Amino acid sequence: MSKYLQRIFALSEQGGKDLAKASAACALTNIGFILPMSLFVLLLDQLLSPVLGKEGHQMGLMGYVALSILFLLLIFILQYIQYNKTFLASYKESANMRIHLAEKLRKIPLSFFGKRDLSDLTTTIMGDCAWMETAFSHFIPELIGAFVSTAFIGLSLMALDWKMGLSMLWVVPVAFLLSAGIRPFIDRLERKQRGELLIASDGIQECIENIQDIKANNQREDYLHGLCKKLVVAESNTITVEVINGILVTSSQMILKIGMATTVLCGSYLLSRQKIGLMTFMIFMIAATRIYGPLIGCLNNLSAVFSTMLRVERMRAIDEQEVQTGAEEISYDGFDIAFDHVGFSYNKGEPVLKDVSFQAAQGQVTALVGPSGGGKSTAARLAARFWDLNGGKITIGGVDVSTVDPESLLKNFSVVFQDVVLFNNTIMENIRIGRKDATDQEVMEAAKAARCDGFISRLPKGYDTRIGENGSVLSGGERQRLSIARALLKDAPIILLDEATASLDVENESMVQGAISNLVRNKTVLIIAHRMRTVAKADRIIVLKDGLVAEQGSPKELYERNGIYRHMNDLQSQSQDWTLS
Ligand SMILES: Nc1ncnc2c1ncn2[C@@H]1O[C@H](COP(=O)(O)OP(=O)(O)OP(=O)(O)O)[C@@H](O)[C@H]1O
Repeated sequence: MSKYLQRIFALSEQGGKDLAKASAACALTNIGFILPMSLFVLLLDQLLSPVLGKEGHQMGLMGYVALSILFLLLIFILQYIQYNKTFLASYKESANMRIHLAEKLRKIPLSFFGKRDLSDLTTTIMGDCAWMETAFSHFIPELIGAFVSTAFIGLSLMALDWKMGLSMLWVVPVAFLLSAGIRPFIDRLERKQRGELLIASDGIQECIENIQDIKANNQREDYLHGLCKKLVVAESNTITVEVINGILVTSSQMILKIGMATTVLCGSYLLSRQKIGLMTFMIFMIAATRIYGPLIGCLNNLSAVFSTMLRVERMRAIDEQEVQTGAEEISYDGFDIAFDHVGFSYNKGEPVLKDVSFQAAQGQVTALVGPSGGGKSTAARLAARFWDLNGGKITIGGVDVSTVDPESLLKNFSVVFQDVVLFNNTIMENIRIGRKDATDQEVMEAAKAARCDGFISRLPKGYDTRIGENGSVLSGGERQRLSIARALLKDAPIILLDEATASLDVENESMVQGAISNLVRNKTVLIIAHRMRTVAKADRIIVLKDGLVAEQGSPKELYERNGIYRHMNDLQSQSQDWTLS
């Protein structure tokens, strides 16, 4: 049973066992609730025996009191076990699930994130895991518990009188079959609803992120109109799902209630024909008032358990993704990077790099240049195994990067991208991300080398100033210099600079160029820059165009060759003279 639960609800081994125990505890608690009823039947039997002219048992008041206390105690213990087995275990399991998914996401290639909607992923990790918590603590054990206890009580009643049992329980399979039969239709609706909700939440996020551009382009009315439409579609889908679910559950509940009527009818008939005794009739009447309540709850839970299956499917889709694995302890023979006939595409059939071969030697600056969309950033990121290749190989110090664990590989890289990512934390901690065990003094030295100390000293709390979401209180240049400070602190043997000085003004750029000169000394440096003067002093230039190496050599060689590099240089020299006329 625990293995089955583990498999269908994608639980851990312990989670499967805990859920089985929780379900058993629920079943026992439900059966426990029958005990007061049996006491009532005993009392009834005692009171009615003189009327019915039969010898009944004779239990004194103290006997009833003692039994009541015993039953109460028993119910309390059962409930305590159920609570322990459901709530505590479910919190542990959902925490483990979140950690497991987060661990998985760490190891999944970045290509996965390109294909998946980020709101969808967040909803899966936060929303679906939270739902699983409730499913694990309520819906699933309560449903299984109710099934088991109803089956137990039903069989006992059948044993007492099968005709009466049948008249009472025939409605149960009908109601549940109706719920299960219509489910595929509701599943389809729920999937659609989820899609529409994601579109709406993406729209809201996009609106908040781009509010400045929307206002600047006078698009407020149009944009809000579009967003409103998405919200209306999402709302109407949600209402449809709720209404259909409501109709289904209510009809099933009504069917269950018919069972009450058939029990009374059948019981009265059999009693009038003296086929059953008054006590049996009474027992079934009492049972009929008790048995349908938990079953109605069960139907609600059944619907929730079906929704749980959709969520499990989504979590499984993450869990089943192939992860990037590799050796963690590697000894590199230096840190030369070699691209050997590398082919790569983000989307099948649309190659971004076709057949790229070049070397970036340790101690040298290798610049990737070329027209926009030529594959420069892609090539630089492939060296750090952000994605796996479709063909060829990339080696670092002779080691094929596809054989190295990505996290272990990244320890050798200091990366400065144009899109700097900063956290809503202090300046000190944002720089310390480069090397977690760095002292405050080391962080400050790195900041100084990256020319950050000037603007940091002007902030109200200096290094202890919180910089807002993604460094919202800083300018583009300041953010960029912070990320260079991070890279300096990390002091890794390979440096990737992707448009690292793009958002700096001329004064800042020359300051940061000085910092970068410190950073790159004796390292393997891959630099991507659009400004030709940034790469003029590079040791080697690789010109990437349409996913191929169009030219490579020293800046001087390429300039003399009079090809793409020369052309780009000349164009930029001309554009420097460009003014608003
Ligand atoms: N995550 C991604 N998913 C799908 N396609 C992508 C992705 N990133 C880049 N591309 C596509 O790959 C191609 C190469 O992009 P890349 O950013 O590597 O070029 P680039 O030479 O660095 O361009 P730029 O100089 O404009 O930054 C482009 O056509 C781009 O649209």
